[in-house]
Amino acid sequence: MPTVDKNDETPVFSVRNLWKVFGPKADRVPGSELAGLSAAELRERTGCTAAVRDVSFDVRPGECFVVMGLSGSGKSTLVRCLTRLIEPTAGTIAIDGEDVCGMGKGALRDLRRHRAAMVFQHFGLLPHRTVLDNVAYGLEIQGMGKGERRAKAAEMVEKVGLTGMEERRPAQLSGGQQQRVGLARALAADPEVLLFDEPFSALDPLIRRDMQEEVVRLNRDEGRTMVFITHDLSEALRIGDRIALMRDGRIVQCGTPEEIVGSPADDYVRDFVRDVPREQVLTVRRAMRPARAGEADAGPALDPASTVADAIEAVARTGGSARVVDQGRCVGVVDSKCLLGIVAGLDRDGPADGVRTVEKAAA
Ligand SMILES: Nc1ncnc2c1ncn2[C@@H]1O[C@H](COP(=O)(O)OP(=O)(O)OP(=O)(O)O)[C@@H](O)[C@H]1O
Repeated sequence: MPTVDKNDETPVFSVRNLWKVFGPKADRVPGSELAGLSAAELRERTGCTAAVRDVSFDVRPGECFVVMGLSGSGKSTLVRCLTRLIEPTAGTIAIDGEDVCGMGKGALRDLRRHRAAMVFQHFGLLPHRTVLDNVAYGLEIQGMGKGERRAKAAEMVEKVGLTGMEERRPAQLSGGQQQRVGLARALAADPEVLLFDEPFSALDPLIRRDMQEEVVRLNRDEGRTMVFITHDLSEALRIGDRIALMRDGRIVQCGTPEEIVGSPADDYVRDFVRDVPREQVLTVRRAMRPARAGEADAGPALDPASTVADAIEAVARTGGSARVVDQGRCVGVVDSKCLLGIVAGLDRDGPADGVRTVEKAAA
């Protein structure tokens, strides 16, 4: 089994040229002239569906990596291939540098139980067991003793905010609470990476927001690596450090929320993000212009990661410009003109150009 030294730079997952083709003689598709056919042509000529087509990406330690796309774009198939719940047709997958496709049964079981735990939309709870026993279930399978697993389960129940409900059965819980039990169960195994398959799509909007915050907290406070499937753009933008946007089995763009919204790779992505409130996603780094004489020392200071919305508030309060300060140094300035330009989308050629465009438009 090929391995490389684990260091901070080793991706948790490293995926290269991954294909999953469903249908007869699926393995003749990757690498052949059939690979270039559209989804409809491929289906017509071979009866096959290419759910994942030549996909490559890395998931870095500690990041929340979101896989987003419309229904049928290949999200679930892709994420299930990571632990071979679905067998890939071609390509390579490594976890911490270790080849997943070459793993035998024992190593795969260990991968799914200890290293990459999945949280499903339909919770998968056992109806006759209490909350505590549901959470302890995975530990029971692992062979942990009763006292130890109940203590560990109680700790996880507290972590997801269900203290006091340990003895309830799933039917006595709301959908959001059931999803918390599913999350606690996945966390109890202390996996290196959590894989979420549209976990919150059945929840009502307020509870959904709570759960998203829970995920962000787990990711930021505990540094837990996550791969999160969603078809909801606002969810992706809220929780993702990076987003891979899928269409017809391919990743059409992979980048930070700011890159996806600010620099869409093609018309499809542009259309996808058209209604996003840009000021809430784009940062002042994108909006700023060079400081002119006297500006570097005057006005309120903003962190480069501040959103344009934050900057608008600061600039509106003072009526002048605000400084963007990185490690004590003024790296640029924002004023009402460049902030308006960003909101209006005049920056589309990139940050520096964007300012020129704003000035050109104003001239
Ligand atoms: N077992 C299968 N056999 C044949 N085709 C399949 C199978 N599983 C998935 N597909 C097809 O592969 C494509 C991708 O499906 P997948 O479930 O990965 O999409 P998705 O983006 O997760 O969709 P959704 O958001 O609706 O869950 C679809 O065209 C689907 O019909």
